[in-house]
Amino acid sequence: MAVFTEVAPDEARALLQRLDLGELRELRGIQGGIENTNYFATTDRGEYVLTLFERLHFDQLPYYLCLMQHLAERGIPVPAPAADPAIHLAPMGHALERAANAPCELLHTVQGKPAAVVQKLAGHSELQPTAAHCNELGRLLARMHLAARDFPRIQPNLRGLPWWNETTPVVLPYLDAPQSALLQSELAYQNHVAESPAYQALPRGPIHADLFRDNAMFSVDDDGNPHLTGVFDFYFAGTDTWLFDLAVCLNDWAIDLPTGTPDAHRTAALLDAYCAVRPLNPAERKLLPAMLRAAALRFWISRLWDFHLPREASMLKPHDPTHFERVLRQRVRQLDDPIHVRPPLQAA
Ligand SMILES: Nc1ncnc2c1ncn2[C@@H]1O[C@H](COP(=O)(O)OP(=O)(O)O)[C@@H](O)[C@H]1O
Ligand SMILES: N[C@@H](CCOP(=O)(O)O)C(=O)O
Repeated sequence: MAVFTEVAPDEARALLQRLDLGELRELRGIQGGIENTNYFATTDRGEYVLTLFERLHFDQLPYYLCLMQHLAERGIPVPAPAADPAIHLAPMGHALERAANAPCELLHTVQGKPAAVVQKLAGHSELQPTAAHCNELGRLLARMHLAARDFPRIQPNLRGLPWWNETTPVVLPYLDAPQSALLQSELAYQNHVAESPAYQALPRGPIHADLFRDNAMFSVDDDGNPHLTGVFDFYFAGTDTWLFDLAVCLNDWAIDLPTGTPDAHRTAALLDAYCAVRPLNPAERKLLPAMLRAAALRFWISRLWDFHLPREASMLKPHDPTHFERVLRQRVRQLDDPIHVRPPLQAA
């Protein structure tokens, strides 16, 4: 379960009233998730998600919450965080005052921990996506990248290369010889790629960085077609390359989970949909195989870390690290035979 910190109904009620979200009717701990404490809160006005952040600090959170607000204001279907009307900030026009680590009316305190209340999205996660789901996701991902271009805050991807370099020595003692060799050689390769001028010139901006199939919701229209109702869980977001974000998605949405093998049909659907909104430039097309490796490495390391060094209070079943070891091995093999990246379609 993912309730690390119990929240009493009275405390949730007081917060929801302060945020002008109505009178609490029901508060229910959410079972899913591995990072934070999450509750569904139903009021007489609507349905919300109350999150208490268990790892992130107060000063890191304005980036995520303001990014969600920024995207929601631009019509991207993400849960809008609720603001505290008692906190008065400079008007939006005062960009400098809203930039960097300015105070955030979207960030609250519950049980001494940073907390947020966001809209509950309609729909359900699709854990066995088809090409039609990948098509929806690819289009939304590209729209999201473009919509975040003028987001003024900057915060690095906290699970980026420096974290991989820091965490690899911590997990290495738990690996056998072939795993250690793979992890170390891949890390060396990614450090090498990161130094290349081609990598440094890649377009970048705010990215979600963890947009797995369990972080998106779908409904089904009258003709049976899936419709993406929104994406959530922005708490690994950061400023990084758009290509890395695309690679994270391809490594989850377009992978056969039992074997870790890429699915050509879903890969093409996601890539074509992304490129129809934002075509990849030549450097991105060249570096996609390397970023697919980077994205597999990132989640192999984080899953190893969660698996071998679990948090004390956690009652969670950590994700299987060997899955991303398999994905990485497949992606390394593919570098000699890069996946076919279709020519960009006309921008929509
Ligand atoms: N805005 C939202 N709308 C609907 N459901 C949500 C929303 N946020 C979280 N959830 C539900 O809560 C679960 C756990 O959320 P998640 O953000 O993945 O937790 P964690 O950050 O702990 O990994 C999700 O799988 C989803 O079912
Ligand atoms: N998507 C990551 C885990 C991150 O957890 P989430 O529940 O916040 O998405 C993985 O699969 O390793």
